[in-house]
Amino acid sequence: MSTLARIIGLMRPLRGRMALGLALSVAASLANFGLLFLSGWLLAAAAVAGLGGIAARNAFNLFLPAVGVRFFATMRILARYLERLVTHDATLRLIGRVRAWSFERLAPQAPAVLARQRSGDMLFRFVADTDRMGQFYLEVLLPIASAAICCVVFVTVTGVFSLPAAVVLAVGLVVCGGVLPGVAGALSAHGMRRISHQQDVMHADLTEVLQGMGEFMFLGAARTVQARIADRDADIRNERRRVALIEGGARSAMTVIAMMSAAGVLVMADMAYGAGALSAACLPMLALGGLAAFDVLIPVPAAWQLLGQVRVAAGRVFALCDTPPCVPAPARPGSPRAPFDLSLSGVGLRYPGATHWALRHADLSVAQGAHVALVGPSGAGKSTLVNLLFRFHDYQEGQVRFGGVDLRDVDADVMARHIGVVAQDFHLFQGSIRRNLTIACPTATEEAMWQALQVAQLHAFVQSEPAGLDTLIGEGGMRLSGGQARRLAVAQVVLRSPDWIILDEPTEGLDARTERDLMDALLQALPLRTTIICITHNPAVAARMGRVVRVEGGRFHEAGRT
Ligand SMILES: Nc1ncnc2c1ncn2[C@@H]1O[C@H](COP(=O)(O)OP(=O)(O)OP(=O)(O)O)[C@@H](O)[C@H]1O
Repeated sequence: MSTLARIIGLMRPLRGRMALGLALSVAASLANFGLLFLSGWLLAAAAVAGLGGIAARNAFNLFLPAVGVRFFATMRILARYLERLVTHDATLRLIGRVRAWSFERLAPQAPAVLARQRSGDMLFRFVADTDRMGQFYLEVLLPIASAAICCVVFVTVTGVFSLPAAVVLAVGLVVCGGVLPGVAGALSAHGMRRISHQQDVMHADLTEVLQGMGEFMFLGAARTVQARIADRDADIRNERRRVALIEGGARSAMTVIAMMSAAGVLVMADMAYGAGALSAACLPMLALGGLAAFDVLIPVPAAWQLLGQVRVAAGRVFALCDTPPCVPAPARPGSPRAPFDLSLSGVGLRYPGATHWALRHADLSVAQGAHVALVGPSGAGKSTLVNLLFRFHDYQEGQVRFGGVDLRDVDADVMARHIGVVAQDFHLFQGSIRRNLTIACPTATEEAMWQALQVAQLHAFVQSEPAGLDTLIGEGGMRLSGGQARRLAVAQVVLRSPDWIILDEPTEGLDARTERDLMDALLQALPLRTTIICITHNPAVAARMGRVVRVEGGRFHEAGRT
């Protein structure tokens, strides 16, 4: 299916509103045309009647055309106002629909597929590209469709009075609405593509700079990055200037052609008047109507230009959303049942594109309620167990069962309900401590939050802050120390109270006393049913667990019970 057909498919539920918006837009443009057309006739007819003496003046019916002029004037304002309301509402709904649709498709890809994308690039695609797709209706489809309908009406109405005038008008409208925007679009297509590409890269660079500002400074790379961004910016400005020149040229040419067409219509009408086929009052009417007809073409060149951008934006969003997730959804989803025991037998997992196995011939059994320390050298495969359980990556060999069900039959979000993780690279959300705890457990009471903070050994710090739970922690927990941030992540998982808790280096960055207090509190406070898996390089922490499993070369080896 083509890119545009897919956008139109997404618009289907909004077709009623969109059709109403188009009808109002056409009504407003027709009212504008009608107003000038009738005004032209009225002025000229009144002048002719005035010159024709008292009898002609008395016979002239001013009332009916004056009502018509008022009708078109009021209709123009009302239709334009309602059109704005309806079309903007439809556009916002379309943007919302495109975002919800893409998010639905991106979520199952996280994090395995998304990890291959640059985060700034992703953010830009998700915000700007979906925005641009939403503009397809308002700024591309609506002006082009409205102009096409109105032009047919204008030419037909003109043709009723003079066929040659209608032909001149039709030629002018086709040149201004089709040929000129087409030529301008073709000339600026390369520049637009370049601007789009440079903008993508610049946004990705900027996001990277903002996220890693400190690191760029430490590495002494800030100036190089700054110069690179400035170069791209200059390149974008130059291309924009070129595109603006082409666009400006097309607009000027359109104005000239509109004038020439109106003059041509007048000449044709004058010839018809000379032949006695038209009254004198019709001459200004047709000329003014001809000029008004070109008003509907004003947004058309920009619409053609935007069409190219929408195609590129939608192509990128669809390409991202169409990437198949690393782990396919189960054909017949199953639900793990208590006891939530885990068993791995002969498991082999190799990451996409990797040459070596992260886990191979791996066997492990963990009963619900066990406390297990996973120890082993860096790169041995400890965190891979978490990726496997959360269905971030699929295993190619062996079998994994959780709660009596094959892991391949369990949805990732079902596993997330049973297992809570404090990962090595955990993420805290911008806002307050309360917000971060509420995201982890939306139904948590304030009392439960304080209990969780107490288990995580963070309550004293939060109590000492004047705003308490409402203390702001900055983006990614920037205003907390490394140890405090990790303890807040621990409090989040404690608050959720899942059946399994996996803690990756939970005591990293803590002094010996806080480390001991945290482990004491965790082991005492968590219910007996809670399995604790503690990934650690710290022998003191490993010694607190009931069982130690050593991970080496992608295999699990029983290292003893403590
Ligand atoms: N997303 C990935 N893509 C490709 N290879 C990966 C990926 N994640 C991990 N690996 C590789 O898999 C192996 C196991 O990694 P894993 O993260 O499980 O080690 P770990 O034991 O948790 O190490 P550490 O103690 O340093 O956290 C390593 O060789 C690593 O390079």
